[in-house]
Amino acid sequence: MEAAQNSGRVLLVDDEPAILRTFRYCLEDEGYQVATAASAMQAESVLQSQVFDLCFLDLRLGEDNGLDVMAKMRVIAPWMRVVIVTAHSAVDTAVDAMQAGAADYLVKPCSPDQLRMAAIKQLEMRQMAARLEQLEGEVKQPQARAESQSPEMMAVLETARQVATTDANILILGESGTGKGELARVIHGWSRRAKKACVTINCPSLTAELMESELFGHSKGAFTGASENTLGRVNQADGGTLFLDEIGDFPLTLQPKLLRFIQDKEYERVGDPVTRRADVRILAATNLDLAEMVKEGRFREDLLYRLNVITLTLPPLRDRRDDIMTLAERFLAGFVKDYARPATGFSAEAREAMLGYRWPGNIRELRNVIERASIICGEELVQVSHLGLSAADTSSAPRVGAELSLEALEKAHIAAVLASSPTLDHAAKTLGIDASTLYRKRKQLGL
Ligand SMILES: Nc1ncnc2c1ncn2[C@@H]1O[C@H](COP(=O)(O)OP(=O)(O)OP(=O)(O)O)[C@@H](O)[C@H]1O
Repeated sequence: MEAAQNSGRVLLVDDEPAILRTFRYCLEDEGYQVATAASAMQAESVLQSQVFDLCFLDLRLGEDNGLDVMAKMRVIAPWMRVVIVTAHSAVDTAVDAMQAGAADYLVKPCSPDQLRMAAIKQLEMRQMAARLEQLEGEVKQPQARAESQSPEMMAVLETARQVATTDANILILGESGTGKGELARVIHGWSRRAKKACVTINCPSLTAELMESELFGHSKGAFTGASENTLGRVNQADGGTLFLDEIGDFPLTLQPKLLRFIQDKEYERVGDPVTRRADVRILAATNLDLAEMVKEGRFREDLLYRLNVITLTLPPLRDRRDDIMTLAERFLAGFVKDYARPATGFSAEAREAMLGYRWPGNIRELRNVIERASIICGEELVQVSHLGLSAADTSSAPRVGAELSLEALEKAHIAAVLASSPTLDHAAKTLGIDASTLYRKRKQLGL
């Protein structure tokens, strides 16, 4: 609560200098950052260049109509809470203002305590709204996990833990579905920024124009459909982390602006020349070869160097055999609960099949396979048939270079050639051995 109160940015708008002074002292005493404006024009200009959480607005501002001023404020800074300050004789106007979106009103003359209480209440509401937004994001993305028994993955996690506490930008590489997004959230959770937002932008989903406005915000009228000012994701991530997923798809034309933001922490909203600052740690992920893209002129080299201060490469699931069953069991437990299904484990054959499978879609595929199996399995143990693994990627078709013995590879190859050959002689010819050697090998390998 203490920190919440002290982190508020408050704007005071009043044409009476004495009021501005008293209010200012009172709120600064509480630790708030306070700015003042003596006219509608000044208020507008200060709002264009700074972000505020709360405004105390006097409705009688000389020539200007306070309600018009407030309507403008709602467009320039829709997130800001506005408390109307009014004389006793004009309470009716304050009620109109409340109907037009003001959060509360204070009747002049008001005591320092009344002012303080109003500020505390409104800033709490503003904090709650921001927190809600953050939680909504987290609910959509349940808590990130980072455990592993696989040596290669353990080494990655060890490095991740060490660099998490620094502010270094990190580039996370790995095949699709290996958990790059998951690792980014884990790193944020381990960092000193954990209490602030971790904001994700999915790069391929946006055109250059939309990406710029999504990232940096825009001012009203900057383009068709820009009906009010927006803060942008960079502002939302201020003090926290910005995760740029699939950075390889970040629009080339916008890369200089991202580079400048990373270097100088400065940016401008679309349609607004005011330079703003945000303290954001950048994490990025891709399954593309960015160095190759640089060579082809599709990605800026200077941006790549800024992003990959640290590079973490996630191993594919097929190289994390020790984790397959742990993950599968965790997913199964979650899904059977969600769908109220009976399965509690896997048959021996199902385990063997999962351990032998190549998992081309990695953890994402494993999760999907288990979700489906948990639904269709009507018994206690999930069977191979419930998994529906693609035959081309199962261990009955071992790969050259996979972790397996020469004998196992030889056996699989001979078995496959035998199965596709019309005669034994034909099979022997294909294998480049004579028929008697093939006969001997079949016995020896138990084929
Ligand atoms: N350690 C883990 N524990 C549980 N679930 C995980 C773990 N790692 C990844 N997942 C799940 O696997 C799926 C894919 O993960 P994620 O989206 O992080 O992968 P990715 O490498 O970023 O994929 P892409 O490259 O396609 O964006 C998600 O549903 C995620 O929740």
